[in-house]
Amino acid sequence: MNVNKDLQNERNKCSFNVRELTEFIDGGKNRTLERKHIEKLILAQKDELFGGTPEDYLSHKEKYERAIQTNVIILKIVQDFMRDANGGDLTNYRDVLTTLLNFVVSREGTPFALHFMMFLPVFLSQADEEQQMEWLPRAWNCNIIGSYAQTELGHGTFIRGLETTATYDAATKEFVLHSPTVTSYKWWPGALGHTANYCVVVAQLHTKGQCHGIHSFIVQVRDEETHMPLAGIRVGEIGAKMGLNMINNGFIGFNHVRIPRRHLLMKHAQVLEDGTYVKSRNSKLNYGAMVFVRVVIVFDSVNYLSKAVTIATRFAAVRRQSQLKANEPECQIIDFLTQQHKLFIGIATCHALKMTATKLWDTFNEVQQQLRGGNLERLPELHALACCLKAVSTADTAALAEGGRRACGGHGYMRSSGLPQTCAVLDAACTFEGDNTVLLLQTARFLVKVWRGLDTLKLTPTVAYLRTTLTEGFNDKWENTVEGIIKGFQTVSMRKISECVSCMAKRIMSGMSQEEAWNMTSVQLVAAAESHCRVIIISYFHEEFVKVSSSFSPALRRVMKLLVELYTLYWALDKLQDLLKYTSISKTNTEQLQERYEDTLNALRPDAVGLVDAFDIMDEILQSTLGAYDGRVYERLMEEALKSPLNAEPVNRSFHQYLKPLMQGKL
Ligand SMILES: CCCCCCCCCCCCCCCCCC(=O)SCCNC(=O)CCNC(=O)[C@H](O)C(C)(C)COP(=O)(O)OP(=O)(O)OC[C@H]1O[C@@H](n2cnc3c(N)ncnc32)[C@H](O)[C@@H]1OP(=O)(O)O
Ligand SMILES: Cc1cc2nc3c(=O)[nH]c(=O)nc-3n(C[C@H](O)[C@H](O)[C@H](O)COP(=O)(O)OP(=O)(O)OC[C@H]3O[C@@H](n4cnc5c(N)ncnc54)[C@H](O)[C@@H]3O)c2cc1C
Repeated sequence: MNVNKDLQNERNKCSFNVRELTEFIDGGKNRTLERKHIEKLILAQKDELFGGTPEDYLSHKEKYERAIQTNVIILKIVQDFMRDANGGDLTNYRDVLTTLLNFVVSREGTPFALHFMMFLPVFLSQADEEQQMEWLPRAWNCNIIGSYAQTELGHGTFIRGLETTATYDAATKEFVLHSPTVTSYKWWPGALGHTANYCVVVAQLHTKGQCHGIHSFIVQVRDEETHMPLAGIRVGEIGAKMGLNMINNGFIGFNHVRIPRRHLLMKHAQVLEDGTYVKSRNSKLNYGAMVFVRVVIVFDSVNYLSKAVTIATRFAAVRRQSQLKANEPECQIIDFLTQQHKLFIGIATCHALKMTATKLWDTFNEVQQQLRGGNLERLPELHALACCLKAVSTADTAALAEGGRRACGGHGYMRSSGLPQTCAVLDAACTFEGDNTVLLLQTARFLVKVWRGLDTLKLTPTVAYLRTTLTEGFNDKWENTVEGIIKGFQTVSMRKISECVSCMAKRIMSGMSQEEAWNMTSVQLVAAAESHCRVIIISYFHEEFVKVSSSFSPALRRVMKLLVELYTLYWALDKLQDLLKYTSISKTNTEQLQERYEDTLNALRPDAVGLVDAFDIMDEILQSTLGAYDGRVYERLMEEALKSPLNAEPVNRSFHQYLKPLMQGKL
């Protein structure tokens, strides 16, 4: 391979074994081999998958058709792996999902995303055994393709306000689905436009004249042979979006559509034949799939950020611009400290979030096991954790990917760089599966409850620090170590929660209702939830590093330790205002932190390309002129430009029709 000289030099001076890090990131040697095996199969179909007119020059309709064609190929390739791993519960299912998401070869998503990301998880978490046996095999094999229709034109966040109704008719043992208003039309469900033929619909359940709140129903949308919409159903696609144009988001409305009683997913709540409603042990169990998907999103946001930092870091090694010293050749832009500041935090964030997501995943599994035994004690903690980690991980990765895009100068604005599409996915993730502000407020709600019960409650592990930080002398003396900074963040979080509670109490004393006081305090509540989440991420990153690093070679241990330090220092400096307000940090401490941060950037500089190479994203998945492994940035930019349909002819017909008359004053 003809590799750019600067990029090759970077690889030559890398201080650690890149393959060792890749295997750690993948979760072991076998995982890496498995991934490579799938990649080989994908590459064997390279022409069909990646040939033809570039995605960007296709029409909306052609893009969709291409997405179906290529994703069917990918699905077939990954299917063997999926069959082995389909174990029948959510705990085994994450591997299937992350494998699939790793191989999304389109930069604008896949129309199968919702089938695997929501439709199947909802069945696993909400259908009873008999229903799972009936539906899951067909869904696994993609004999049916599903969507998840919760959001309506009028309501996304406030799901208790959904308007679609499902009214039980005991005479026929059926539910009647109806969309009473335009705002009750489902709007957004991925794959629903023209891909899915089945759909989980979330609707208000009515039986015996009473409404029992929202429940999930399986509904056939299109005929299995002709794919025509069924009677009473109005379905279509919602149109072009900022990005993710291939996930085929749709709308749907129901005109008194009848479905059998057993199409209500009955794991937690049931309607008996005579219409009697049997309540779930906890109504929030109906929201189980949302928790699962939020956990998956944390993992996937890391995937997308890994792509963005790989592109931006390789480009920064290839790109030469300006002089660091007079009379010297132009330097690689990666030598500018400001560039390192923009990029290296992205690399560190990938590792911090991946390790945190793995911990969150372990918590998810523990709680699922407890739920199966009827113990619901840790459900609120899991929900609070998943909410804040989804919110902070998507917000951080979106901001850092956008930072990486801008760090590529003008070339980062080219769609052929792959960066705008990556940023658009991460931007969407800040909204889907729960708007980030709303999710942080859910975490705040949990924290406030914990704070109010601090003296009596048995504290679950992720909030145990709230009590510790109150002990006398805790963090009285600031320490400029990673452990010291973590203690500082714990103090910040505890004080912010405490302030929120006092603030609300004061407002209630002055005559406000509980709800008004909550709303008036909500800016602070969001900030408190974010601070809590920073405690979780930084301490998990540090603890997990300490745990796993004994298995690393000394060279890898050194570079990973630098990443943990960089991550901690970056956030300490970013949140200096909080640390100065709530802890005993001094001006001298902050100056030392700044200096150490700059030294850490410098220490990581020689390994930056090795660190992104270790993500090991093959060029065909990365799809970037700026980020390809060989660093032939300029050649690739030119090659891609020449694929523009406008370049197929030297003179465009509009010249003769419009420009020439204008220029020659003949209009
Ligand atoms: C980054 C890359 C991403 C992937 C890319 C992949 C490749 C490309 C493909 C892209 C694919 C795109 C896929 C997109 C998928 C998106 C699908 C969706 O958006 S689907 C639509 C997603 N839509 C949304 O996410 C909607 C967001 N809205 C909501 O989740 C809810 O309405 C709510 C939580 C905000 C409020 O609910 P409400 O019923 O009004 O609740 P109240 O306020 O009255 O009470 C709160 C009480 O309930 C408790 N609790 C709540 N939830 C849970 C839970 N899950 N569990 C347990 N407990 C829970 C809570 O603790 C509290 O307890 P307490 O204090 O009372 O004891
Ligand atoms: C790409 C994409 C794919 C999607 N896929 C699906 C899908 O497959 N299936 C599906 O059902 N849905 C899907 N959605 C919908 C998504 O889940 C919703 O957009 C999301 O839950 C937010 O709801 P909303 O759009 O109604 O925003 P709103 O709830 O109207 O929010 C608008 C603003 O109001 C604020 N706000 C709302 N409530 C509160 C509150 N209580 N306190 C403070 N602020 C508040 C929010 O913070 C936000 O700033 C998708 C969305 C996108 C963008």
